[in-house]
Amino acid sequence: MQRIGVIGVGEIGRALVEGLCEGGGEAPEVFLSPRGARTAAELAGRYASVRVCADNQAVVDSSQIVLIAVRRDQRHEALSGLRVGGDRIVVNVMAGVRNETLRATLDGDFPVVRAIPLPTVRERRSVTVTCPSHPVVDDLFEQLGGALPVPDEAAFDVFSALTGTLTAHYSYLATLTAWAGRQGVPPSEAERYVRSLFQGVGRSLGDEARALQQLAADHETPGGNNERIRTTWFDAANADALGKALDGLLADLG
Ligand SMILES: NC(=O)C1=CN([C@@H]2O[C@H](COP(=O)(O)OP(=O)(O)OC[C@H]3O[C@@H](n4cnc5c(N)ncnc54)[C@H](OP(=O)(O)O)[C@@H]3O)[C@@H](O)[C@H]2O)C=CC1
Repeated sequence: MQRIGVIGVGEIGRALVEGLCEGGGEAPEVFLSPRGARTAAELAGRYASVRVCADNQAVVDSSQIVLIAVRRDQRHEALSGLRVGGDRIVVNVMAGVRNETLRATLDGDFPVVRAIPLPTVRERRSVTVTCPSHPVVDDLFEQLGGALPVPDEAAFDVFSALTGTLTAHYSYLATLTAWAGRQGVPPSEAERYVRSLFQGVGRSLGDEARALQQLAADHETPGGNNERIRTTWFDAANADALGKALDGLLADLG
């Protein structure tokens, strides 16, 4: 049975535990840090294989894989002075913290793997980028929807930048809904319709046999409405502005 520790039982820590414990197979043993006490107690109450440790050192001592899921600015308080044996694997899910930076905060010589789990690990539907590849860690994320190992942190940063585009997507949908509202459509109807349209997009994306450009072409009639909006609004200048925003983000991540 796997033994997995989680230091930082907040939003993403909880999603990871839920995904691991509800997979259908044998649930791993999970050791939680005491902070985030309410969530930790709730998870320990819900799953027989989850327990809350007395302190963060006890999490490390009990686990083969230790997931570090505190916020970046909480890491010194959470981690300074913790001793980590060479037979442990540390998984760094903190945004903006390089593996070497994390290693310097902890005491020991052990493998560190950086990862970007998304909240959909809860349903085992997140493809998680990892760096560097480690068979044990990649296998863990395979259980949660898939692992996508990348060779270095420069490549990792590119994927991190992509995760920064999610809320713009929701805002785009909200903007469409607001526009329909200004045309006199009741907001609830506009929102219902926009959600339905884009849930269809989500389902199409599951069809990995078709490339993204092909999906776009398949949804577009030559000279039709979709082509008109794509070429008049999402034109070269707009695509370039998006590329520049991502360039800026990537430069700041590096
Ligand atoms: N949310 C997301 O979708 C994703 C988040 N991440 C990364 O994961 C990390 C956590 O994010 P998120 O879950 O959103 O943040 P939260 O604030 O929800 O969770 C942080 C948790 O860390 C706990 N904590 C604080 N100090 C300590 C300590 N000294 N020892 C142990 N635990 C401590 C907090 O406990 P308390 O409540 O008691 O303060 C809280 O439960 C961040 O670094 C973020 O970049 C990565 C991928 C996705």
